[in-house]
Amino acid sequence: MIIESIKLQQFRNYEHLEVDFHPKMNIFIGQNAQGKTNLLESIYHIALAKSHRTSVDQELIRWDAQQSKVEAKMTYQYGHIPLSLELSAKGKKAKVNYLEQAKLSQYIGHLNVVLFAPEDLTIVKGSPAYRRRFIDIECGQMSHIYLNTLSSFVRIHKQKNALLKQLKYQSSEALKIQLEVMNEQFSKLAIELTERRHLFIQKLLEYAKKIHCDISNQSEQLSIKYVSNIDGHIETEEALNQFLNDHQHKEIERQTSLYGPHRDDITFHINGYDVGKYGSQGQQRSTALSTKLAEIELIKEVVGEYPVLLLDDVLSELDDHRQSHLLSSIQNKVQTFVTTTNIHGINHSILDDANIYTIEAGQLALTNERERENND
Ligand SMILES: Nc1ncnc2c1ncn2[C@@H]1O[C@H](COP(=O)(O)OP(=O)(O)OP(=O)(O)O)[C@@H](O)[C@H]1O
Repeated sequence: MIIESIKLQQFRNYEHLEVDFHPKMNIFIGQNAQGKTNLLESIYHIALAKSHRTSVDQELIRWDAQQSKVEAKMTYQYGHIPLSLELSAKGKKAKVNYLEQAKLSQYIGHLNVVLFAPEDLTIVKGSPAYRRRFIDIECGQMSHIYLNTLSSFVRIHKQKNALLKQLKYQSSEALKIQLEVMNEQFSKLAIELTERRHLFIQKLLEYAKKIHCDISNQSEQLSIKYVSNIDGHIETEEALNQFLNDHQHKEIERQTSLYGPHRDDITFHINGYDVGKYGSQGQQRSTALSTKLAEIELIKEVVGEYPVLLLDDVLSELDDHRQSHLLSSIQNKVQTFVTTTNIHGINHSILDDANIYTIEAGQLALTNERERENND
């Protein structure tokens, strides 16, 4: 899939912007705080109906405005489709081909993105919550069913926690029956999520293993595991339900749900040892890179088209070997958007067939390398 053009209205520091993109490589150069990440964020936002750096949607609306709108013209193997996403205090309005979508879960997935930012380099070492978010976003953009299951799970998890708090101070038979009913729904959704996440990691690993082996010149064997805190003897809905009911006193005591996919994690191993604990910084970076590249291939397998790739200030963080590996893997097949403060850290071969833009205070100008070098 390719984004032909994008139009922003009142999005972050962009009052109004219309820009056509190169089908392969788009590079945005600018000093700090000019709007480079904001532009990538607008692409991420129109794809996933959320931001990658804030959970407060209102922050995306330009300070003096009431609403924002992002529009994109998409080209797929089978044709062209316009997408649009409006944001206001009332919420989000998402349209595909000018038709408003009743549910965001129906909308998400029309534009698939893989974002690679410096914080992703620490996916191996970061918090489990960060890794769960990674799984949820990737599974969600490939499956509407996953998104629906996840949102039902989040709802029941919240309700269950509220009930556990209530039960701690006010133990009544009626509330206990309510908890048992809730545990039944919780177990069903928990097992479904866990199974889907397991499957995702298995498939991701198939690609990541091969990519990592290449990046490490055949010297490292990568393995990724989904670690579920309800694994082992609790593999069915009924068994989990029984387990939750047997352990309800602990959950009531702690006033929170102690068991379920909201506490799961992923671990990364190289040649048998834990990369998060024992890997060098280089191995952790290679693991992150292999994982991102694997995501691209997995989306292609599931959706039938390559996603677009957003590289936010990350190329200069990769050494020549890793940068070359990344660029040769995506060349000519994945439309890519790169932000950087300095083009000199970027592998020269990609500049030949690319649009290069400069960004200054929310204004974009298409330039080319020769002009830019003359201006340097
Ligand atoms: N809602 C908003 N309305 C208007 N301006 C905003 C809004 N949110 C952020 N900004 C402005 O956007 C700018 C930051 O842009 P952005 O994060 O894209 O920087 P950047 O060009 O990627 O810089 P860096 O290289 O430092 O990451 C800041 O000047 C900030 O004040």
